[in-house]
Amino acid sequence: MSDDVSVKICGLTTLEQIQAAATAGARYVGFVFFPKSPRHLDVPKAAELAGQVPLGIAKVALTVNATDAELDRILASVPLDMLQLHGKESPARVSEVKERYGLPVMKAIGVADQADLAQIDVYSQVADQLLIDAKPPKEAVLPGGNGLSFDWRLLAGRKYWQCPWMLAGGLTPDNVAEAVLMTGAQQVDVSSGVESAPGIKDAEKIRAFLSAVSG
Ligand SMILES: O=C(O)c1ccccc1NCC(=O)[C@H](O)[C@H](O)COP(=O)(O)O
Repeated sequence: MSDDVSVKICGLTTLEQIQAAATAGARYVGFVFFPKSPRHLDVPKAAELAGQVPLGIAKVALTVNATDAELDRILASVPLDMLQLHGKESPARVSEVKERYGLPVMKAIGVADQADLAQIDVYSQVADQLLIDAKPPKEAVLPGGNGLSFDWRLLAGRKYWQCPWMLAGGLTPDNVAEAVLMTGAQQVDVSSGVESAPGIKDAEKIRAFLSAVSG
């Protein structure tokens, strides 16, 4: 597989995990601001970790239906390169956040079936990037990071949208190569698939994931 595929490791919570992701070649690291998540960071901890991310790796803040006040608080302390909106933010809210903070915005789109693909077209007109993820089950506590994948055949032959996109949802060191082949994704995102327990990233799994991506 091509080593041009960029990798985002989401939900990092320690310096050791950041170092493992950086050494393995991740291009993005994600910090989760969602208190119900086992990967949640408070603002001071996120600021401390973000300050130690090596140059050249994009620092992404993941929020869920965050208000301006919440985003203001995060951005006042945490040096960030991108905002990932992982809730039910409307296209207008995506534009508003882009304008207010002057940072690129990645909008997460949950996919379960063909009907969900229409959202990709809509949001690709306003977001800087899209994260095409598995739609969470109705009873799920988390809107993402559930280790569930969707039918990648839905994306086959749809390699290009109006903005860059990442494939996410249930990716692991064992299936990421097939997922990339099937979808043509040039960027992938992983959380649960490189963990030894919910919220605990595993350096060896991170290395295996990056190695599977680069072939
Ligand atoms: O990871 C979380 O805990 C989380 C919490 C709330 C909203 C979104 C969350 N994660 C979103 C991500 O970007 C994940 O990396 C993505 O959904 C893939 O997760 P996984 O299937 O576990 O690899």
